[in-house]
Amino acid sequence: MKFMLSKAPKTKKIALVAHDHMKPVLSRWCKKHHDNLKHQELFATGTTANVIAHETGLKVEPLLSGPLGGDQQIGARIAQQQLDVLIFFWDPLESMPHDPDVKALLRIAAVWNIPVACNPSSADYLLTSPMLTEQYEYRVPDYEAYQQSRE
Ligand SMILES: O=C(CO)COP(=O)(O)O
Repeated sequence: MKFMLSKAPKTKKIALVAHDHMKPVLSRWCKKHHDNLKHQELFATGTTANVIAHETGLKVEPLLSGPLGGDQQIGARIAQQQLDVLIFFWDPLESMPHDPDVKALLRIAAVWNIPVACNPSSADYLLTSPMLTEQYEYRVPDYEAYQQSRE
């Protein structure tokens, strides 16, 4: 696989996702970082978006609910380089009927090399990084070279 450099803008597009038992945790985390998050563009799976918007007043664009395809929508946006950061508080103590979608989302975030935080501590580190508010250059798969190599 060949790679190339891509640039994440100064204002980041951040996806927020939480499984049901983790929604209160994500909501608390969003309140803690409200002043920072209000300057970013926020997206979330359906129920997570409703909870965050209602409990924090932050503007969040809702996608579909996770089990109905929301994780896949977020994955598609990551693959199209339309999202810069993934905050995904998945529940390590519950099994999910849409576990394949959860795995696929984490996999595609790794493929496209975007920062991922899966718990509040790592999300604290990520959101307070100076890189969050700077343009950030990072390595992504070179899709054109990949296509040419398959002709
Ligand atoms: O299930 C989810 C992520 O896998 C989250 O979906 P909701 O935000 O719709 O609950």
